[in-house]
Amino acid sequence: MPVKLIKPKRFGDERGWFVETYNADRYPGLGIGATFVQDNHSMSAEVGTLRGLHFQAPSYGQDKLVRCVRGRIWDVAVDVRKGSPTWGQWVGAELSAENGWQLFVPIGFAHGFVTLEPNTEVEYKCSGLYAPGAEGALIWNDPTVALPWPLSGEPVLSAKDKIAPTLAELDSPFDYDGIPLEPIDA
Ligand SMILES: Cc1cn([C@H]2C[C@H](O)[C@@H](COP(=O)(O)OP(=O)(O)O[C@H]3O[C@@H](C)C(=O)[C@@H](O)[C@H]3O)O2)c(=O)[nH]c1=O
Repeated sequence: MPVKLIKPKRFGDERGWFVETYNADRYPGLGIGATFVQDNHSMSAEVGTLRGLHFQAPSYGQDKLVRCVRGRIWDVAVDVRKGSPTWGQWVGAELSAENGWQLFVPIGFAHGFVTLEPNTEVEYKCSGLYAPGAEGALIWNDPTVALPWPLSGEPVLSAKDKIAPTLAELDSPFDYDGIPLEPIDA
């Protein structure tokens, strides 16, 4: 499945608004045919907290449907499929509680985000269960990928994210599946 940016329709009225954040009938029509089995929610206290770039290896791969429910993030999916013509290329978008946008990050991509506001909360659906033994990572500041992180200093990182391998060092567990990388709006 391709990377997708989804801009769900909000129905506003005098009380506020309503939005469907996932619909098993409609989302497959947007190219998101994943069956989600786990929902995650994280809060990052400081601006500039960077989580990523993460993936789980097959057969524990995870498609992720990501949204920001408080504050603002820059969210990114990096193509780490071996043999991909777009290996090391990426799709990024600003997701916020205000815009309600979602990024669909398919299996074969490393995922990460940086927070742009304090106390930012992110929720995402995953098509695979957490499998700590299958976790893999790519270093956030890989020189080949050269992500334009919107940071005004050093990021706040977990100990594990500080020592992730570079793209050149990464023994990617994913093979190219023929699906092009396109920053497509659903
Ligand atoms: C990811 C995960 C973590 N944990 C636990 C392990 C650890 O004690 C604590 C924090 O884990 P981490 O440091 O891995 O959390 P974090 O750095 O937020 O990891 C997440 O980053 C984003 C970018 C992703 O794409 C996710 O798939 C996941 O890798 O939560 C679970 O119990 N279940 C889970 O699914």
